[in-house]
Amino acid sequence: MKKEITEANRIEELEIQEQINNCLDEFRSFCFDAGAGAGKTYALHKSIEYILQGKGKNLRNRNQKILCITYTNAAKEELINRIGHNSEVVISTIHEFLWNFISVQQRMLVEQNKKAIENEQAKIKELEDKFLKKHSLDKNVFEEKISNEQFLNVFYSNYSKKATPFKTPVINYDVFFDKCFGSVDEFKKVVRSVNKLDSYQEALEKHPNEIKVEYNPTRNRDDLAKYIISHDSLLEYCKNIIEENNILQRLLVNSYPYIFIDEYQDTDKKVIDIISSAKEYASNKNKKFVVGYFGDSLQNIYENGVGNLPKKDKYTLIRKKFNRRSTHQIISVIGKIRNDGFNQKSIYKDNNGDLCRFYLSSNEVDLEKFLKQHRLNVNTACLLLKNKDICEKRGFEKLLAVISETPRFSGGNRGNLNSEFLQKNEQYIGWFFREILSFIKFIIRIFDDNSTVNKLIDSTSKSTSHITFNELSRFIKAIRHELANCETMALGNCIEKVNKIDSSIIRKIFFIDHKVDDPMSFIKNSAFEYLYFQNGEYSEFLDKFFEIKFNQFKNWYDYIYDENIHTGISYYTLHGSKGLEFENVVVVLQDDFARKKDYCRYFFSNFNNTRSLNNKDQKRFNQVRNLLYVACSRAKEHLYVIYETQNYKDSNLVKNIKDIFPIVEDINTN
Ligand SMILES: Nc1ncnc2c1ncn2[C@@H]1O[C@H](COP(=O)(O)OP(=O)(O)OP(=O)(O)O)[C@@H](O)[C@H]1O
Repeated sequence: MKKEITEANRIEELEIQEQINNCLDEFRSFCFDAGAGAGKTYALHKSIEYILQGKGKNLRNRNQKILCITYTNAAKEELINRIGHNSEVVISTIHEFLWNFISVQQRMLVEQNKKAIENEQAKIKELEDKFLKKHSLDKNVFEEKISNEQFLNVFYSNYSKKATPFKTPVINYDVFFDKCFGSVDEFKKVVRSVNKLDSYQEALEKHPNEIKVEYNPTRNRDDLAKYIISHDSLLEYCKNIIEENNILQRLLVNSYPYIFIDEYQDTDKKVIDIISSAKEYASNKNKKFVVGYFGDSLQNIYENGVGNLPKKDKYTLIRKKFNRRSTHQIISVIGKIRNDGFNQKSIYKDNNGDLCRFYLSSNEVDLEKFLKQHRLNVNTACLLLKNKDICEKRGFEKLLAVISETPRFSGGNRGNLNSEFLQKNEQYIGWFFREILSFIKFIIRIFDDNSTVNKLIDSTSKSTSHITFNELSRFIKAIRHELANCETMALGNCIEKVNKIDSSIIRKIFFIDHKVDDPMSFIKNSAFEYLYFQNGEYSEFLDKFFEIKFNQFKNWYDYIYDENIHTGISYYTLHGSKGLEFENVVVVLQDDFARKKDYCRYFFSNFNNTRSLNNKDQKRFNQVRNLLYVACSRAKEHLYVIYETQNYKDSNLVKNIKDIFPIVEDINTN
């Protein structure tokens, strides 16, 4: 049934877009704040269309463009699909845009990188001095011992072991090291860092003609000595360079008089600073320039995002109270979770649905049974807190189990699982994992009869103009034959087979240059470097990784790229559901999450008590609230929340939950 919008709401919605259009006409920067499901993407799209209609010709004549920054590549593609390719519009993720903009400014980039190296040197020296003093060691003796090649072999081949099994072979190798152990982690850090000092010094002494800063979008960390930078440093360098440089501010303002930033709440503060410096320049010089931020501060779920827009009072604030996605009942529940008086309402007059249901259970709920009982079998998302549960449901639990044992994803680095392994924003996925994903993508395309030739050639080193029909068809046939059972083959085996058929593909996917004889060893060393943070040739673990079946990697690929998104039942983490929408949503909550034993309980227990929370506690409360808000607001028709907690009898807790959800059921069988 077609839902109906009242005339008053229709007019109000048009007026909101008109407020945005006025800002664009008058070059008044604005912040468009709207709740979940309000249609922010739609408004962004309309704003771009509006400028193109009225000012498109002017822009073309002046060689100017509209710049639109999206949070993910998926959001970028979505917007490009809606608007179509248009030479007056640049739609880009922030890193892609900034690198295009700044990469020609090599002199300033090199200067920034040198400063970063000097900072690192100073930090390492301080760390070393403290360590030497604490253990009464002589600097020269210590440095000579730890730079010895044999020592480094012992050090790295035992690196991932626990304290005692690590210490024993090191001390057996040279009893000198007996004096160095207070904390094993500290020792490891000092050895690793001090051994970098020489390469830092060499990098500083290089002739300027020999140096070029490169941005590697697949890496999550810098290699400062090689002048290779990753995401964070790109933002940092750009901020420093643009803030200090009027000419670049002018270039930005003159080239892009209209800048839109989508999902401002999860945008890095450095990006806002860069745009603000351009805005200030334009205002001082009376230049026509407008920036529009689109977002919702309560949907801030990533730590590096600003949350609230800094200096919001300097922008025209435009708000949209309507929700175009969900039923009245769901809007009421998500409004209570927000609890900030935002008061969102449905744009439709007749958008009634079922009441949202909340289930309390002391045990783990059998989700399959639950879905069957509620006849949830199409367009249904199950949102789970724990990575382990998601990986199990999506069929890549073995992959998770193996990588969880590596230094990159264990102990204090467990958080990397969310940012580098399960992150749907592919630019943040760990660099080695991105290479693996490219390999999986290549195999999937080879077996897909609907793949275009262009897509296939994309992964090979041959160019479309040189490859012959015969060559291409022989090549596809060979891979299809050799990898016919790839689903059950080990990843390492699949890579080796493709390498035998045509090693240029493997070299291209894994960035291996022609000087390397054995691509497979190179890939194994890359895995070691990535997962163990080390250069070396330790392979015991690597065998385990490369023995994992291809199918596990394919399931992981499907999860990252959201294949088959709306058919049947799909599983996501609560974080991963951002930006999506489904007819039915089942959210499963637990207390043991994010190194807390009361992760969700903290939110529900304090729901009516937030005034007494100090700043730190308020921040903790808000983190859970935002995540719950994002997850529950994905539902269009039906929302079910299951809370697995031992505290299901706590009357204050239950009372607070009842303040949010109209139906709260205890589904304990005992
Ligand atoms: N003006 C409009 N006309 C028709 N449908 C719309 C309009 N605006 C939004 N919608 C639809 O409403 C739903 C929500 O819109 P959208 O996803 O753009 O909201 P959002 O504000 O970006 O949501 P969220 O922040 O929760 O991800 C989508 O299904 C979208 O297609």
